[in-house]
Amino acid sequence: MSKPTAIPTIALTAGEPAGIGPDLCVMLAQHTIPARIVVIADKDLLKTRAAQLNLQINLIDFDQTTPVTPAQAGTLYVLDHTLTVPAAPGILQPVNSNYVLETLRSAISGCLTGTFDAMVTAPVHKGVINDAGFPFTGHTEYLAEHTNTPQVVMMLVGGGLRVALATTHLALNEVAAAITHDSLLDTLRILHHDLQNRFGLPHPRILVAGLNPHAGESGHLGHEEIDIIIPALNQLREEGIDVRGPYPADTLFTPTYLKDADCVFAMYHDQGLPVLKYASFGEGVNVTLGLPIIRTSVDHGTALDKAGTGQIESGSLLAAIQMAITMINCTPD
Ligand SMILES: NC(=O)c1ccc[n+]([C@@H]2O[C@H](COP(=O)([O-])OP(=O)(O)OC[C@H]3O[C@@H](n4cnc5c(N)ncnc54)[C@H](O)[C@@H]3O)[C@@H](O)[C@H]2O)c1
Ligand SMILES: N[C@H](C(=O)O)[C@H](O)COP(=O)(O)O
Repeated sequence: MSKPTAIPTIALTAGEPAGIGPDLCVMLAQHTIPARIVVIADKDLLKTRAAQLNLQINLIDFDQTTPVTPAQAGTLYVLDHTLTVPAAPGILQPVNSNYVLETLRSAISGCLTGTFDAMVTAPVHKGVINDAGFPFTGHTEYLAEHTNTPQVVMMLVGGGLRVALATTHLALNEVAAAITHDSLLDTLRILHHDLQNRFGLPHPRILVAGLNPHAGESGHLGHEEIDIIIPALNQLREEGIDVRGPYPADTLFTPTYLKDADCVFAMYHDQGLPVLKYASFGEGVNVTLGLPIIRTSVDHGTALDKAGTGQIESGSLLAAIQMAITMINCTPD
């Protein structure tokens, strides 16, 4: 179901200040977007990065009491948060990690209170946040924690594919133990619900990958399919959810299977995402499902080697913003 909408207001967090997030934000200002984009970042950082990239930019302090109008090309609304120390492209500084997390909390809070209709995130650097002493595995888990959401699902969209994951940022040696009957019920119910309610698919068809090579080869190459995945899928089918499989992951991403599906559900990060990124890196979108708010993100990281150079692509950010707008319009009131 889609609804006619006023101009949405979308928070855009600029991410790691030494990475390409600030560059992407000022590059975005060169486009006219059918939404009011509010960049949450250090205003001086944006000015400095725009100057480094030789881009003209007019930064307007965000005031939620003013009428909603999209920013004109060349302008950006900004919700200013101050860096701890000035940032230089490519140089990670752990002392700025609290600033990065503050920008996320500001966006989350604005979404929860209705100031923002959605949030879009530019990339953060997980390592430096941990180096600063903040346990952090990703936006996905941080958003779950800070919205009190017990279970979320990471889904990436690109190259004609949707790939959702049973587990998120988890060390490989912890994956098998994390895939339980209940976790599969929870994640697949969220996926089904959000494909219906955030993407407007009335009858989502979900292809499920096995965990083991050749989906366990009838128990000769692992037992998780027989013991856990098949019983969970049977229960979900009884609930009316169209889950198919488990299929061997190596042949699942072929036209034979994909032509009749809306989404692939992979068991872990590097089972599903390399395929999608091969098909669409730099144009894809990362979405967090199951949250009480709408959140999309780029499909790439901080690209420290390219910050401040002007040698970057902004297609994934544009796609993430477009997808957030589509999701706002698809979500029932
Ligand atoms: N949404 C996010 O916050 C997000 C997503 C992925 C990775 N990360 C984090 O980013 C950090 C760096 O990760 P990585 O090195 O594995 O991946 P990366 O995406 O930063 O870089 C991989 C390669 O792609 C290039 N690249 C990335 N984005 C580009 C763009 N927009 N235009 C042109 N070239 C681009 C980089 O220069 C590099 O050569 C890690 O801490 C990782 O966890 C964050
Ligand atoms: N897993 C994501 C990817 O490969 O693109 C990335 O690490 C970002 O994840 P978060 O959105 O949780 O930060």
